[in-house]
Amino acid sequence: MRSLFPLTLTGATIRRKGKRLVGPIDLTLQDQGITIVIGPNGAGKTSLLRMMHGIARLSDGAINWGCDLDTAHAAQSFVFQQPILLRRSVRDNIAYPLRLRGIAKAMARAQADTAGTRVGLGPMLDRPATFLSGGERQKLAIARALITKPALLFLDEPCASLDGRATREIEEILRQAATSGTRLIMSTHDMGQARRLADDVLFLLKGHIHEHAPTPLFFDQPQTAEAAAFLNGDIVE
Ligand SMILES: Nc1ncnc2c1ncn2[C@@H]1O[C@H](COP(=O)(O)OP(=O)(O)OP(=O)(O)O)[C@@H](O)[C@H]1O
Repeated sequence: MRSLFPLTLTGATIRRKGKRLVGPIDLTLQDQGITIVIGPNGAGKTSLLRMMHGIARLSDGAINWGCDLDTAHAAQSFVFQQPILLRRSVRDNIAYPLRLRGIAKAMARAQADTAGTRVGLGPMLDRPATFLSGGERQKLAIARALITKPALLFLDEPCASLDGRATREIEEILRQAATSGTRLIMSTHDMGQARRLADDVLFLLKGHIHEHAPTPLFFDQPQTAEAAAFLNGDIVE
């Protein structure tokens, strides 16, 4: 299969009811590593991820992949900030994307058991998914997103409101996914997490990419006063 990458955004913009949510964005991403998207509330992080994933309609510009669009969409998954759980067991929630792809129930469940166990949900596979804690729900969502072995995984603040332990566990799962070859593009408000995980950082401000730099450079030598202020914890608008 041809690689999804480079992913190229050219003047990509979303507007709704006369308001510009994000863009115009000009950006090229290659096939390696973890890109972390940061920025103040309302900067356009979620909109950017949804736009790249193709679930938010473009108002202007273009998004191009290294392969055709259908192949690109089939090879990517998205983990939402509030995962949507089906009223089924943890196992059947994780198996769901495989069932959608026509995989037989027994085979899908067996793969779900492996995927669930890998993220630490082994003892909970038979439980109703709605019984899970916030951290466990996110692990379920990540296992479900990874079960199709996507080339690219988007995550929108997957650790928002989780405690330190759950966050660390999820970071480890994400690191392993990246090591196994899944490209990650993820938003976070947690600068510690951005430092720990990112290969490169996209700093969004008012719908624009204000800075895009390799992680050490971004944190040690931010190139703009706004990025420096944001890292300093100041209010940036
Ligand atoms: N469907 C919509 N219609 C109109 N405005 C929207 C819509 N979705 C988002 N917005 C607005 O677009 C802007 C960007 O929102 P977005 O959720 O992308 O930002 P964000 O950086 O992810 O914010 P946060 O950190 O608060 O999650 C915000 O001002 C938001 O209110």
